[in-house]
Amino acid sequence: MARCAARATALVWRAAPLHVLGYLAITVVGAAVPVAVAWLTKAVLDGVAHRQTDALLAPAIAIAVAGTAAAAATHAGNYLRAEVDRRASLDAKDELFAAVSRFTGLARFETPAFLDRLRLAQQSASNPGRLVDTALSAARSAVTVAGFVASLALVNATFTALVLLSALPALLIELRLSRQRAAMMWRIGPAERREFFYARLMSTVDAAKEIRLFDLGAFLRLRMLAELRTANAARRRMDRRELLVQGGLAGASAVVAGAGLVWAITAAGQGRLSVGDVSMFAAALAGVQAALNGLVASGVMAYEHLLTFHHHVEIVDAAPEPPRRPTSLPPLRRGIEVRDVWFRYGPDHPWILRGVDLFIPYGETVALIGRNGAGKSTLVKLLCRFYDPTRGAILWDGVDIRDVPPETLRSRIGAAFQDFVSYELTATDNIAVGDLPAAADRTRIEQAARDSGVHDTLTALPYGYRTLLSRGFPPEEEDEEGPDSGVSLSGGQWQRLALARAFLRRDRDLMILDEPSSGLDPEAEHEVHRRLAELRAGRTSVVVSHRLGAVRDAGRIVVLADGVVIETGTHAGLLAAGGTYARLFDRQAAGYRDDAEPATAVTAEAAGPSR
Ligand SMILES: Nc1ncnc2c1ncn2[C@@H]1O[C@H](COP(=O)(O)OP(=O)(O)OP(=O)(O)O)[C@@H](O)[C@H]1O
Repeated sequence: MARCAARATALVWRAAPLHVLGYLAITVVGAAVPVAVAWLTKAVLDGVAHRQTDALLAPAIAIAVAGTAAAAATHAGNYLRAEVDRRASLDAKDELFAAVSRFTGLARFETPAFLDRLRLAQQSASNPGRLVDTALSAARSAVTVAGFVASLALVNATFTALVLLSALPALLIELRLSRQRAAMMWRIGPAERREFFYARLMSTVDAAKEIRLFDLGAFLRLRMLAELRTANAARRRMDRRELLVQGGLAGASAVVAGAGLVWAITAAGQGRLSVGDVSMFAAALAGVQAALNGLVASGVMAYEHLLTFHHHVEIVDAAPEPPRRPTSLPPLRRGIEVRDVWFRYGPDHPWILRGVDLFIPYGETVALIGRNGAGKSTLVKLLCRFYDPTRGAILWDGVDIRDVPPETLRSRIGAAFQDFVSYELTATDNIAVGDLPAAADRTRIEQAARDSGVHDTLTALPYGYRTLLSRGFPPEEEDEEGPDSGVSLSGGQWQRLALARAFLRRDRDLMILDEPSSGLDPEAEHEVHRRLAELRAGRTSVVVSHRLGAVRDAGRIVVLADGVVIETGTHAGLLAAGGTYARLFDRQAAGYRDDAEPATAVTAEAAGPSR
């Protein structure tokens, strides 16, 4: 907690030092005003009681000034608090998402506990200024308590001690409640994320077709509400517990206050206290109790914020530091060796690769083929170091890629993935993200678009390359005549755009294309592969494809099945061998022939063992 408090304070201080100082000054003024007003009121009342009319004007004016200052301070304080919150939130989000981007692999994003933590950290990053706010509220209450305690003690010391002592159990009980609340928030994390998932499904265009066609609206809504009810039930239990405990505490402090007032009025009746003393006592008693309650509430809230902020700190600290001097990886010269690689996604997951041995020679195109789930994309992910092999190694010219910083390795790779991202950005940005420095070089972007065959499509868009590729946002161009949202591309056009991203990196040592042409029409597919062969001639590429005609010219074709390489060779060699590749190829070729009968009969067994 101390570490989190220090980190939060440092973050807020860095974000807005002047605003924090201003807020602090206003807080101190705001805290002193009620005490000053109580003393001034006592002076006025005593003056009235003793008919000293000359002495009334000054305290009366002082009360008015103090009231005005307090009112102005409240508004200035609100503004400063909001500004501190905005600035600190900006820095906190920057720190959090910079850390999230530094995680090199994908495994964390597939770990529910990490996703729960990330959600809470995001919540905390939205209002880190609240920590300072609650800490300052606590300080303000402390100043008020100190002022009133001194005043109260002058009238009755025993009673003052009693009031103070009664606040201690309240503090301890409230702290315990906040720990329970934080634990409850952690427990309902998965339910809240699922609720968000259903809500998002129902409100984004991606799922809108299926939801309407399959009439899933009610199904998803009920599931979302069920998750919300689960989370609400946990919150309700917590609220009820707090209601009982806080109700009890409020009752106890009301009894103490009532007893104090009875004593003060009796003492005044017996002439032991003046009218001013009674007023002072009543104000001090109410002030001490209110300020003590405020102190406890702010302390507890700060504690609660710290419990949430601790998720932010955990994530930021777990992210690896960016390398000071990135190690260089020599350009590929001999090739990449996948040596006896075993891989599973987790200790309780099945083996996906069970001893893959494979050599990707420098300057050659290697095609990976195999049935769905054979592990082709998994192998590609290992080549990019999104995961590390569970056993075995991948060697880049003999260097284990685990010994190279992932960003260095990845800077040598170009890739288009099967599940590429359709960014809701302009066409230019959608291509430029493939090699961000290229964003400034329009010629390179256009060349990449020409290479992937999407240039004509993009120039025909309402704003050409500057057109926003999303129907969900207004266009970035200000044109009253133009469309009121961005535009949408077809599946194949998006795929060409993803390929253009990869083509931007056409000079890299290794190009990985996972199903690069699955959505392309036959002519486009032929053209893309021809262009690829031209651009990557003499360079190393790995292509994954189910369209065997598209990879028949690869220098080496590798068939994966059941987690191992079962065949390797050229198209002609593998056809002559009459194995799995020959059967799969025949099956596909038969689909294009009139007789529709494969030259070699394919059985389920021949197509590869089922997983
Ligand atoms: N992130 C993941 N976590 C756990 N299991 C995974 C993950 N990704 C893939 N798998 C599993 O690994 C196996 C291999 O998947 P992979 O995507 O590598 O197959 P593939 O050969 O590329 O298949 P396809 O031809 O269908 O694209 C599948 O059984 C899949 O369920």
